[in-house]
Amino acid sequence: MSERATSDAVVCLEGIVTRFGRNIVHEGLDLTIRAGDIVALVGGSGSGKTTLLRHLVGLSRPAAGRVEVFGEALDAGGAAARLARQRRMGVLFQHGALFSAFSVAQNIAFPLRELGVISRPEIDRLVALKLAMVEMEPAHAPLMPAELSGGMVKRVALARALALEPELLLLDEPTAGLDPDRSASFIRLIRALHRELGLTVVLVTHDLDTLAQMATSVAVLAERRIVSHASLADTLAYDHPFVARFFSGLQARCGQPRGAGAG
Ligand SMILES: Nc1ncnc2c1ncn2[C@@H]1O[C@H](COP(=O)(O)OP(=O)(O)OP(=O)(O)O)[C@@H](O)[C@H]1O
Repeated sequence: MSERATSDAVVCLEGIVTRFGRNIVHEGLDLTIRAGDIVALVGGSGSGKTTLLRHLVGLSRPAAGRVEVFGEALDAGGAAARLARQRRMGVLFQHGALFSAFSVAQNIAFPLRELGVISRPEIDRLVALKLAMVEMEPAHAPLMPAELSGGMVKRVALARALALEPELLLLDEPTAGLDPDRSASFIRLIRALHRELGLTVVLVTHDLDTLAQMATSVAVLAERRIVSHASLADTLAYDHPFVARFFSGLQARCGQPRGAGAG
């Protein structure tokens, strides 16, 4: 499925090519994400989902193609313009969640301190606000990451990703490693934040429950490109070997017939 940029596109990827040596990961990949969407990006292991998120935040660059966020090329303008764009995005990567030598409060304060313009009392106030936003107690603020449970680490990392009030939130396997209860409460939290803050979310997940409960659309990365970007119902009906494998559990639960093309 090929998509065209529209005025409300928060992300627009066109003709992305990514290579690591001889390994061609993306080849002519297109994807448009509109404001307020929660897009689940799914694909096989090593298909290039994390790399795509890294392209979006400017941590890596494709060999060819155009990466546009908020209607501008990612590398447009000078350093100040690039930084301003980056600050409109929050990212929660699967690994490397928190700085281990920093307390919870210091981790959340980090992006605020980096701005260099916010006073200490204001930073303290914002840290308390973000902690409450992710449903953690003020008493957690002085704890070190090693003292936290897996679910709490994710919450603090989310609070840090939300510190600068981003419009675009990128989540790489946010519920991986959480038990079902913690996973369900994390999903509720993201959905509430999405409702309250009007965020656009790109979510990489292998977890069908997370996907079914959160995503407004599903983008399927296979054969080095996005082969389908559609609602979950249309994705389930899309006749593709990866889709059949990945969604077999859901199809069985929903009794969904396959065969009609979605992309
Ligand atoms: N810095 C790098 N140097 C060399 N190869 C890389 C680098 N980063 C990623 N790759 C390769 O690019 C491919 C895509 O990796 P990526 O981590 O984006 O996949 P993924 O879809 O997120 O995988 P998973 O679902 O297993 O996390 C893999 O073959 C990986 O080995």
